[in-house]
Amino acid sequence: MELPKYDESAPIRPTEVRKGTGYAAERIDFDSIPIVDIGAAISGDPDAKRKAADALREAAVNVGFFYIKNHGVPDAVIAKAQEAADRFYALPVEVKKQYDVAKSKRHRGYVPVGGLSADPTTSDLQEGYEVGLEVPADDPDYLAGNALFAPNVWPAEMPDFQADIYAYFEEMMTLGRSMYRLFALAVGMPEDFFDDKVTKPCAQLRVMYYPATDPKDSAVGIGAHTDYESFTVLYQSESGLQVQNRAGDWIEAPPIPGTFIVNIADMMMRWTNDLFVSTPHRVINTSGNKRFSLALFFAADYGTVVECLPTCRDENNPPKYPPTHFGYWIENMHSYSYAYRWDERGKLPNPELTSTEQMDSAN
Ligand SMILES: O=C(O)CCC(=O)C(=O)O
Ligand SMILES: [Fe+2]
Repeated sequence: MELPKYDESAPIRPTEVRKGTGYAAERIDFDSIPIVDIGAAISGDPDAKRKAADALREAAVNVGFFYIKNHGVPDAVIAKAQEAADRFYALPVEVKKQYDVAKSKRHRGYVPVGGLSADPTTSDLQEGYEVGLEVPADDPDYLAGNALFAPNVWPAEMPDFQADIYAYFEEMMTLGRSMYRLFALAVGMPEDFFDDKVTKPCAQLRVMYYPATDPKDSAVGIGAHTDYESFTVLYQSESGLQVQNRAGDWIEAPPIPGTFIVNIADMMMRWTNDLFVSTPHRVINTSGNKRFSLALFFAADYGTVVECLPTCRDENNPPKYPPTHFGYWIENMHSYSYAYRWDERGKLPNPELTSTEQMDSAN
């Protein structure tokens, strides 16, 4: 398959990823990546919550990513979402392109091969479908032109796609709210610290398809990047995910039945002042099979100001980052990664800057 060329003149996206050389990744024992049991914690047992929060903290600090088990999302919901993805991606590309994000310029719908360059130096050999919180046609953020809030775009050819994918989205939102509570406990904040920051989150589900390729080709499914939100919960049908651990080594993170994999993203890194680091990762589909993944990027409300938590700073460890706005951060990163927004690179107004600073940074 011919891949589109990346526009070399465009500025590179702001998050640095330590790349190393080649696409080799170490295959380590399963138990080197922690598996955190969150079952009793999400059903409300306080001791279990503390234990899970401690395990989460240890994994996030020492490894940078972890699996979760007993997450409460029924296997049937996951299977139906994967089957829906399989049917959708089998449609002819002209049909899929009717739902292209580039048409609405809102972050909803189909992203063809070439529509995403997570690492600007590579083109990603994958297709995606973007789904968010369902909002009505008179939603004020939608009417105001906000790219992250719009009624979802659903393929008319496949009525089941909407039901099966949105059922997964809703299950994951429930899980995400529980995970936020564990993250709050893990960093010594009150358990409900994030509750009022996820009332209308700009969370995003990306349903992905990677075609089967010859494993020897090492085709880049998604280039090295970090995620922009708070944390990501990922289901993958096949191996291929490689994650960079805190030591800087690329590690294979294969699917383990009954689990999701969780990685820390940019906003959690800022909240925690690098106690948890946004985990670089990439996909090389070496499975020899077509590969599906469902990534739920847990965000917070659009206007949430993200600044160093009081439990993550002291006189010897001052805040490393200025405050930033959640929605701005995501949109700015999208403008570096998604072809349909490339013309906005570096031009989106940063709410943290005064109008004079905005003008200076645009010049
Ligand atoms: O497909 C995967 O396993 C990961 C995808 C990913 O990292 C992303 O979409 O941000
Ligand atoms: Fe990612």
